[in-house]
Amino acid sequence: MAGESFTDVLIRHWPTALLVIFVSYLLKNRFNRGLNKYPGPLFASLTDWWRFWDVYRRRPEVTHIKLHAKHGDVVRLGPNALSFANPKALKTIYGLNKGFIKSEFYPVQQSVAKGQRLPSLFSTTSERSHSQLRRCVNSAFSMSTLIQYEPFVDSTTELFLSQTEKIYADSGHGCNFSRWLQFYAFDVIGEITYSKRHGFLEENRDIDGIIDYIAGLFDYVGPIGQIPILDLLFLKNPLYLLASTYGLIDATFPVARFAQDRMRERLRKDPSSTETTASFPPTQPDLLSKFIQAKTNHPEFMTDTLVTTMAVSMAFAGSETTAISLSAVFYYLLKNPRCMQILLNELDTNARNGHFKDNKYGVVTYAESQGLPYLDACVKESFRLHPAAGLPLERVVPPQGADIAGEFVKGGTIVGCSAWVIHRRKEIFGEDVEVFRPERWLVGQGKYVEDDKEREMEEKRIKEMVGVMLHFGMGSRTCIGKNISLLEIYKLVPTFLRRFEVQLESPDLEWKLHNAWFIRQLGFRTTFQKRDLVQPISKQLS
Ligand code: HEM
Repeated sequence: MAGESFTDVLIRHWPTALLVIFVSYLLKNRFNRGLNKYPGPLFASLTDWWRFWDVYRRRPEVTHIKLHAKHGDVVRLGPNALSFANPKALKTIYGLNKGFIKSEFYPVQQSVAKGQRLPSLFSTTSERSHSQLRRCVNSAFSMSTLIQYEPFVDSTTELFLSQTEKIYADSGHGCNFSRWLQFYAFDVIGEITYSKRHGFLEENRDIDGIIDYIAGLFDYVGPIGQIPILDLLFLKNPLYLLASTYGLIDATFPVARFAQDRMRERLRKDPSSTETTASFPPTQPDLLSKFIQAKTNHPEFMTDTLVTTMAVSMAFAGSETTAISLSAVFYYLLKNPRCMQILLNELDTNARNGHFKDNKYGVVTYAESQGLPYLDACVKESFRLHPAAGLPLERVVPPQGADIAGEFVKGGTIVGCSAWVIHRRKEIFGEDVEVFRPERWLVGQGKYVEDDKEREMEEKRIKEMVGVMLHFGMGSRTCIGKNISLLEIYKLVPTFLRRFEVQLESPDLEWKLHNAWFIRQLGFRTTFQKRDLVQPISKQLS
C-alpha cells in the first residue's frame, strides 16, 4: 500500500471515487448560490433533469400552479432556477433597464438555414443586438401601421369563411377546430409577411408539413430548453451544421425555405454588391417590404440574413400563439353558453343598430370591434385563463444580484414568472380564478355603476388586472406582434360568430392540453351551421 500514488488509489477504488464525485456534484447543485433556502421538490434542487422530465410530460404549468399553491411565492425549479408567483416580481425581472437578459432556453429556438443559426428578435440573448434590431423594425408593428395590414386579414378571413361553409357547414362534417384555426393563423401571417398565403386554407392541409414541423420543433424546445446544452447534441450539433454549410445535408427549416423563396421572388441582385435591393414592391406594404426598407434605412446593421430571420420568426412567434389564443376564446365561449349568448346578443344588437358596415359577408372591421365591450371582456378572460406561453419566461439575474419581490437573488440565477401562475392570483383577479367570467373585466362586473367613487374603484381594480397580465410578456422583450394578433382575434371572433352557429361535437368532453412551450389544445372538435346575417333595422324597413 505504501508508496501507492493517488492515481493508483483512484483506479483501485473507482466505484467509490465515482460515487464521491456524483454526490459532490449533487451537493454542489443543492447549495448552488444559496438557493437551498427556497422550497421545491428535492430532485429539482439536485438536477435539471427533474424539470426536463416535468416539461417532457407536457403539463408543467399544472406542476407550477400546484407548487406555488403548496410552497408560496418562490419555488425552486432547478439547481439554478427559481419561479416567482408574486406579481411584484414582474417589474424587477422584466422591467426596462434592469439588466436581466434572456436565458439559454431561448437560443434553443433559433432556426437554422444553410448550417447557420439565425438568432432572431425572439431568441437572441444579446441585449445590444436585440435593441438595435428592435429599433430598426419597430415601426412595422406600431398601432398606426396596423391599418395597412387589415386588408390582408380580410382577404384570408373571407377565404376562411367560404371554406368553412363549403367544407364543414354545407356537409355537416365535424371540424378539428384548433387545427382549422392553425391553418387560418398561419395563412394570415403568410399574407401579412409576404403578401402570399402558404395555402393551408385553400388546400385544407398542412403544406410542406410546415405546421407539423413547427409543432415538432416546439415539442423539442420545451424539454431540451431545460438543459440547453443538449441542443448541441441534436439540432445544433456542430457536425450536422457543418455538413449543412457545405451542402452535404439540407438542415434548412421548411419555414426558412418558404421565406428564402419569397425573398428571391421579391429581390434582385444589385450587381455592385453582394447584398440585395428591393425590386418588386407589393401594391400593399407587407412586413417583408418593411424589413427590406429597414435594411435601406439602417445599412450599417440590417443584412439580408436579418431580413430573412425577421420574416421567418413571424411564422414561429406569431402563428401558433395566435391560433392557440383564438381556440381558447371559442372554446371558453362554447363551454359557457351564458357568455356565448351575451356575446351573440351584443353582436346582433349592434348589427340591428347599423354598427357594422359589411352586412353581406359579415366581416367586422377592427374599428368596429373596438365598440364591443363584451367581446373585449371575453378575449381578455381567455388570455387570462389560457395564455399561450406555458413556461416561466426565463431571465438571468445581472452579475451584481437583485432584489426581487423582497428576496435578494445572486447574479447568474435563472428567474422567471409563468403567466399560468400569475393570472391565477386571487388577490388580483378574485376568488373564482378558475372560472371563465368575462364580467370581471367590466366596470361594475357588468352591472350599471352610478356612483363616481365606485366607478373609480372599479377602474382601478381593472387597471390592476391589466397591469399584471403576462400573456404577451413584459418590458423590453414584450411581444412585438401583439397588435397584429389582436387585429386577427378582435376581427375573426365576431365575424365568425355572425356567420356561423358553432357547437361542440361532444359537449361533455374537455379538450386535452399539450404544453410544448406554447400550450396547444387537442380534441377541440366542433360543428358549424350557417347563420342568417342579422341586418340593420334601417335596411329591413326600406
Ligand atoms: C396571441 C398571440 C401572441 C401571443 C400570446 C404572443 C406571446 C408572446 C410572448 C409571451 C412573448 C415574450 C416572450 C418572452 O419574453 O420570453 C412574445 C414575443 C415576441 N412575439 Fe409574440 N405573441 C403573439 C403573437 C405574435 C405575432 C402575431 C407575432 C409576429 C407577427 C409575434 C412576434 C413576436 C416576437 C418577434 C417576439 C420577440 C420580441 C422581442 O424579444 O423583442 N408574436 N410573444
